[in-house]
Amino acid sequence: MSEDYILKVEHVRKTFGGIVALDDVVMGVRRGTMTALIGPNGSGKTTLFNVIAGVYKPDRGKVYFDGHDITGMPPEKIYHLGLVRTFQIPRMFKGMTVYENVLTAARNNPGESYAKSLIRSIWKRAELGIANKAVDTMKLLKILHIAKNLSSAISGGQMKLVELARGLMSDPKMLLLDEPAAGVNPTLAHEIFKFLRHLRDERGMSMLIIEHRLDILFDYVDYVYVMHRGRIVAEGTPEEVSENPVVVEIYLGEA
Ligand SMILES: Nc1ncnc2c1ncn2[C@@H]1O[C@H](COP(=O)(O)OP(=O)(O)OP(=O)(O)O)[C@@H](O)[C@H]1O
Repeated sequence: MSEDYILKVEHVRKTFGGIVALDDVVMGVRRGTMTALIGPNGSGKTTLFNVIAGVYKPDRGKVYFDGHDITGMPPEKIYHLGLVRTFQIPRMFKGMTVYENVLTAARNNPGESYAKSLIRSIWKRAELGIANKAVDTMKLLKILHIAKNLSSAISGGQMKLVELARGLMSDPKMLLLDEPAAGVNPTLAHEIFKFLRHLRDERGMSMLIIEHRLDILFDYVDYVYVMHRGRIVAEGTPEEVSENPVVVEIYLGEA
């Protein structure tokens, strides 16, 4: 594997009964880039995220992250290697404040029980100075003013920012972002993408981003993979992909 790539997916196949969700998928993410994964509904994007994050074992093929073969590795191990995923619908403890939610994310084990994470996170981690880090992260994402609000009482856009803050608390090397701009207004969507660009430029963070809002996405990403019916059918810069007749055909077919 080339050192240039932090993530490599090689000839991955994943089926569910008779459905071929991923068919010989080959793709990669170069270090320090924002790379997009687009495609119509049902094309296989979420399944590919699940294979990369260790939720599904592929029937065939390999996944490499930062020099490790992570094929079939449990999600918490992949997380600890520095590959962190955020979800389209943010996952957080509804009965806790924004601050507590960000605090509990630090080096959190995705397989950890609710009670265990509460005890370990709120008491021990606050002592270890992680509280400062949570505050800095909330400042960076401009959500410090809602730190004391219950996470159930904030807007959908704010939830997206809290989800991102939680993702950053473990100092990941790479983020898998599932529709970071879904359901938020265009101004905030641009702010979220500007923030992601800042992470790339200032921290060298690598990202793979699923996003349906191509008008916004294409202003920010370096490279794009297009999926259709479980296969990568096109790739290139946003300009190349938008002019690719195969891609135009796929999206027109969806219209
Ligand atoms: N757990 C599952 N069991 C059976 N079929 C599944 C499962 N997960 C995904 N599929 C099927 O695999 C195919 C790819 O689905 P996937 O959710 O990966 O697409 P997607 O590109 O993420 O779609 P969307 O943009 O709507 O989220 C679809 O035909 C879907 O019905």
